[in-house]
Amino acid sequence: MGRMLTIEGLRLATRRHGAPVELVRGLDLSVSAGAVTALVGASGCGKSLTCLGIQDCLPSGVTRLAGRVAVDGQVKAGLELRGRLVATVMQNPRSAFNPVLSMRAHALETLKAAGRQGPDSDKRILAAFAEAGLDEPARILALYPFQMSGGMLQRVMIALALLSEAPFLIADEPTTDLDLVLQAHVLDLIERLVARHGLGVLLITHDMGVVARAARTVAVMESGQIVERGDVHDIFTEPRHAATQALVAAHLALYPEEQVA
Ligand SMILES: Nc1ncnc2c1ncn2[C@@H]1O[C@H](COP(=O)(O)OP(=O)(O)OP(=O)(O)O)[C@@H](O)[C@H]1O
Repeated sequence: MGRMLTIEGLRLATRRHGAPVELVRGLDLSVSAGAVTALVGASGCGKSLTCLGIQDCLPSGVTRLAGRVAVDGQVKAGLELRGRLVATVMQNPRSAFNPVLSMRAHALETLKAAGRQGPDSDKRILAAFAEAGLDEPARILALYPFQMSGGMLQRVMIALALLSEAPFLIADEPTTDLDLVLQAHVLDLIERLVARHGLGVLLITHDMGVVARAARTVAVMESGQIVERGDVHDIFTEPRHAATQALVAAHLALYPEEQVA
């Protein structure tokens, strides 16, 4: 059986006006190797917090009340997961880079954090950058974040994920800030990496077009809970929960030609 990332009973909360408010309310989810699992839902339903909660790097003011994250059945702490078992690609790549570090320095840090630094580091960095579709990787390694476009930075994030050799990738709205052509490139790239390296991807999005294009299974979230899950085809053809029906209807209203038979 392939590798599996499992999240069980994740509960995240904050305090408002002195009273506790649960933002993620007992979420169970699994991500299989070699496939893309989409976590979808309207803005504010808790997708990003779930992604941060899995890795135990929550923003201040939000705490984890309960929940376990396991890889292949073994419970893991955030520190063991981050960068070693789970790599991340985020919506706004610019905010993920240190403005005073070159791409090479970022890549070396990634290797160090993953415990994979060695005499062949530079060779591996060049290979990962090339695989992420960055032309002239040797030139790009010398660049700083401000010298690069959002699309290039997104590819570097994916290259860094590859370098870490983490078996799982959490991609939080990886295409939202990109134009349509770059969106397609990034989704193509993720699909290739899933096929070639057997990555297990948790793709967080509110865009059902991205879901239809990239995901095998889908979990639909509303108000901090998963309200429906299923195969991507079933989600589009027979959505059962009102939240799923609303997401599918909104998508088909925009793209009626994508009506699934
Ligand atoms: N640091 C924080 N402190 C308190 N509440 C927060 C914090 N971050 C997020 N929230 C609240 O948690 C809820 C879920 O937020 P989250 O960012 O996970 O939503 P989302 O589904 O990812 O939305 P979007 O698609 O807009 O990114 C929202 O009600 C949000 O206001």
